Amino acid sequence: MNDMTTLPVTDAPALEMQGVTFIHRGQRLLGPLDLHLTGCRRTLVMGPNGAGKSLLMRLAHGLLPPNAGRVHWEGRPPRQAMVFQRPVLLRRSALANLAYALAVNGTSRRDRKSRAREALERFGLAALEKRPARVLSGGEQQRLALARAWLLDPDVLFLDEPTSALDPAAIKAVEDAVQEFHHRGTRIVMSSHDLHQARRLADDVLFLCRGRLIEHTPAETFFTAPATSQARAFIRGELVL
Ligand SMILES: Nc1ncnc2c1ncn2[C@@H]1O[C@H](COP(=O)(O)OP(=O)(O)OP(=O)(O)O)[C@@H](O)[C@H]1O
Repeated sequence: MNDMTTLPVTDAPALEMQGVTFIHRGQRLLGPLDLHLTGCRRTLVMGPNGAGKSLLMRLAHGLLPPNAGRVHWEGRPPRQAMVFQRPVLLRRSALANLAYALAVNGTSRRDRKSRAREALERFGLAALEKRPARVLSGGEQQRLALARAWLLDPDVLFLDEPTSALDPAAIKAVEDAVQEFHHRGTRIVMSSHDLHQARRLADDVLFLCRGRLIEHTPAETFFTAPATSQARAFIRGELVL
């Protein structure tokens, strides 16, 4: 677990969710949910399958509109990026994927390739710059997605189960990248099923069950003294319905 006193100083905008509810075909899948995230923390979103972790992050990131309630960023609008379990990459080379993201972001044509190459280097992908992104291995694709997010210098990075399909070495590469983002001052909001990973990374934990946010506590409290029977069962590795 991480020392809360060593968090980087940041002016990243705080996220406020009030009464956020997502309904599909008459069924309430998430909420109503209130949440306030401040500071440059690593927040791990945990809970059983179907609890609403992805929905929560997609709503917070603005990919889905809520049916009720509001998602509000205090202060200036944040720069945001999101990394998914299966990276969404263009049918182009690794380098071209990054250059395209920079073009969309308004980077001048002159600077795109050099900046893209720096990011490939940082994420250990320099030798693969010409390779079509879609034939890269799962771990390489995830690093490419992280390199693309890195170029956007986000205030907030959402990661939706980014390591669930990866082997231990690739998981470590993703976790190292998460720490680098954090040290640069990016707020992390990441879902994971992996309790060991959460213990390694989390400053605080959001625990969801059946579309409800039932705990939001510092990681230490979550792992040593969870408040709910569902979280206690989840930590013990029991089936939580
Ligand atoms: N865009 C959508 N439209 C309709 N239903 C959705 C949508 N996204 C998710 N759901 C449903 O909402 C519920 C919560 O899904 P979600 O993907 O958020 O769960 P999760 O906690 O991330 O689960 P897992 O750990 O299995 O990935 C599920 O029943 C899912 O089928």
